[in-house]
Amino acid sequence: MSDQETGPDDATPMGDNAMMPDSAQAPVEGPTRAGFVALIGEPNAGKSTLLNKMVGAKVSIVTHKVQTTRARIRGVAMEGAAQIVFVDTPGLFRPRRRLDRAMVAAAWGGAADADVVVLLVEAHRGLTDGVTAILEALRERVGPAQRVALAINKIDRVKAEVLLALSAKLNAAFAFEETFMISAERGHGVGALRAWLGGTLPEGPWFYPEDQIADLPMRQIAAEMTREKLTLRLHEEIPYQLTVETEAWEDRRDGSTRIDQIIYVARDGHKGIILGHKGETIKSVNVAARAEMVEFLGRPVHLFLQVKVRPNWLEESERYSEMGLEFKDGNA
Ligand SMILES: Nc1nc2c(ncn2[C@@H]2O[C@H](COP(=O)(O)OP(=O)(O)OP(=O)(O)O)[C@@H](O)[C@H]2O)c(=O)[nH]1
Repeated sequence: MSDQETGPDDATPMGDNAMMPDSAQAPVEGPTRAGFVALIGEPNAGKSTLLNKMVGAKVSIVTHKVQTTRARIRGVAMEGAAQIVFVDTPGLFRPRRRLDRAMVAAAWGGAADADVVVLLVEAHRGLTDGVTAILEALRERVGPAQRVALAINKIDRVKAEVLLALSAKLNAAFAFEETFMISAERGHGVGALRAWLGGTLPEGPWFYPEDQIADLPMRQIAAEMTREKLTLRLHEEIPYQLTVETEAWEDRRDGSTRIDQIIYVARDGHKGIILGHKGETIKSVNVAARAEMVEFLGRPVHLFLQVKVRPNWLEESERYSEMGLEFKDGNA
């Protein structure tokens, strides 16, 4: 293997789950639906983990930039013909010895305007004081048009009997419309919750054009960032003869993201140019592209770049579909 690699020092091997979920799209059928969903729960309940599972690779550009009048958007998921917009509930229900009602009122924020509120409860912790306080606030604040569902998370940590008893207890304390048993981390039950959310949102036009949401998988955006940095540093003809692909993506538990990309070049000579003297060119591309990814994703990024020579990459259909282009035989 003569491929060169650059990256940070902590080049740990990738786990089995390093690949991102498939970015294939479900066909759109029936009336369009759209709405806001607030995930609430005590700290550590698994809100971020669940959000990442449901939104997957398709973090929209708009989610990064737009502040809505309602609440900050954390992510957008497409479920068939439904557009699910997840809103932030900053600082909601931090545990306090004595619940400060005014504080909760001020923090209710996104949840107040959400079409659906999903309460996450940790299976092994059950009906804690914190959850009791949240239920009390829900009783007082949920509007007549709002739907409230329960998601018992971390089911991998408890036995089935415990789950059933907890579900009964929570449903006795609040009239949840639906109850889901999930493991946000492992993905169990997440599809069912997402499908229910999609089906329960009000009918209406999407808030964001489809091409801003579904057609911009993060892998592609990240590849485009690296390609842009290469273009800025290379002689004019080379950028047209290279392509960048994101080969692997791993959102790590420590909150960082590892991104592996391959730069395909058509000629051996170009490889040396991209690497530069002692690898300086590719290192500076790495630094610049990574900085942009960090800003975009809002989390630390470990970027690994490899250069590979593929004389025929321009003719390879696979490369075209990776770029989101259609490849027509004899038309390359
Ligand atoms: N065993 C298990 N752990 C999980 C599951 N879902 C989330 N976790 C873990 O629970 C911890 C908290 O998850 P987060 O998604 O950060 O929780 P959060 O509700 O966003 O937390 P805050 O940001 O503090 O409000 C992390 O260590 C997760 O890995 C699950 O289904 N099973």
